[in-house]
Amino acid sequence: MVLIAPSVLSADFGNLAEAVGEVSPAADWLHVDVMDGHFVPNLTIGPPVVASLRRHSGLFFDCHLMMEDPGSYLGAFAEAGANGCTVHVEVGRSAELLAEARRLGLQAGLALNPETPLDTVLPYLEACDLLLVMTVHPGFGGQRFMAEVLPKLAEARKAVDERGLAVRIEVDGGIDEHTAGLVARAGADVLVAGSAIFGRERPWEAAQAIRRAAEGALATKGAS
Ligand SMILES: O=C(CO)[C@@H](O)[C@H](O)COP(=O)(O)O
Ligand SMILES: [Fe+2]
Repeated sequence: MVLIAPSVLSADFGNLAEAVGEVSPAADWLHVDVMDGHFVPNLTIGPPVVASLRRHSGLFFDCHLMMEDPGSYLGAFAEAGANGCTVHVEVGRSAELLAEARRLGLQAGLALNPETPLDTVLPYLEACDLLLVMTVHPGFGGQRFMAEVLPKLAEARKAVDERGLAVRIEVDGGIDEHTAGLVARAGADVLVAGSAIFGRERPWEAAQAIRRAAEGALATKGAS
């Protein structure tokens, strides 16, 4: 089953609760992009906004921490109502950070950038609930999907299945109704989309179109 996770990065920050409410019937998770201005050259939101949104939404909050020092904030995100927190393998201390996330009752995610080899995350697969394979360079919404990441995504799926793990594989960046089928076929089961949902006139329908494209591609894969 494919999960759709609209990314609030492309939503109207001045009208966040309403934007989230509008897309909710078509969303499985809500993806919350946290950027610290150091790990990526952009600044977004932190625990206070997550806490505010929590009062308006019962969705699973999937927080993507693009931060150099996520360890100092995991507790604050848990307290604010996050359900899952994903840290980047590039910042190091992955074992410690994943264990701390789980200790706080969070689903623990590990992300890797497009140029980061899969080998860097393989030692931590058992310690993860989610592996986030970035399909753009992190920092901004609305970028072009990097198809060159597809072989790494397929390798990640193989590694998870070979070890018999229940780790979800999430993709993030440039996902729309055209690329959804490609990533679903390569093994992704959580699809994040920002601009292709909140940038559209009817976000709810856009999310459904992405879901249909992914499920359609999987059905054809099964038949072939
Ligand atoms: O983490 C990020 C960007 O760093 C994402 O979650 C973006 O929000 C995806 O935006 P689109 O590529 O779907 O517009
Ligand atoms: Fe993200």
